[in-house]
Amino acid sequence: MTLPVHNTGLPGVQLIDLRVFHDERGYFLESFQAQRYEVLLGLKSPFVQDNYSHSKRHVLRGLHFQSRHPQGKLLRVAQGEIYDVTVDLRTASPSFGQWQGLALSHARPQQLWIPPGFAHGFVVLSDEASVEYKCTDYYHPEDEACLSWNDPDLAIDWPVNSPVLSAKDRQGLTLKALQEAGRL
Ligand SMILES: Cc1cn([C@H]2C[C@H](O)[C@@H](COP(=O)(O)OP(=O)(O)O[C@H]3O[C@H](C)C(=O)[C@H](O)[C@H]3O)O2)c(=O)[nH]c1=O
Repeated sequence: MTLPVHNTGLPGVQLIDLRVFHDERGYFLESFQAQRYEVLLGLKSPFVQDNYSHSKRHVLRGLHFQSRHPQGKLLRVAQGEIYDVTVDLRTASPSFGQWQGLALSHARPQQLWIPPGFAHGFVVLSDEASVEYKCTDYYHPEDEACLSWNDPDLAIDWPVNSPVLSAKDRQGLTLKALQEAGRL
């Protein structure tokens, strides 16, 4: 059984509609199935790590990426609603330096496929939000970098003006600074 897949505003970033089985108890869905996703995403045994984060309203996590070990991410909002942002950092891409934001909610069972080569982050719009995502490479903290959420050149139109940020995310670098530092 295949699933409806939709292109988004950035090449390669895709939304996948999940099949939900509702009954009087609630609902069930398959959040991953290796053979199906191998066909959907054209990737052979792609995922090596599962992540899960829980955040309060207006928490903003990001924008993160790994330079030498870029991670593809298959993301689902298990609880709540987020505004999810991806930035194309693939230097050969025609959409390099472009960003897009998508409202994702557990009420619309979808997954977002983010290929390797993007910075990723989200801000929480509900009281709380739980986000789970599969990664195509391992976490390499020494290789991780933070693109500033409020880079004036990107001018990302976040729906939250004063987000709650980690110390690391308050010190994110602009795209220009990351390029000058050879991180892209
Ligand atoms: C990402 C990661 C973190 N950690 C540890 C390191 C810290 O002690 C703690 C919190 O890490 P961090 O503040 O980087 O967590 P997030 O801000 O949610 O980071 C994520 O934010 C955006 C949304 C992403 O897309 C990335 O996957 C990821 O960078 O978990 C691990 O042990 N393994 C990991 O893979």
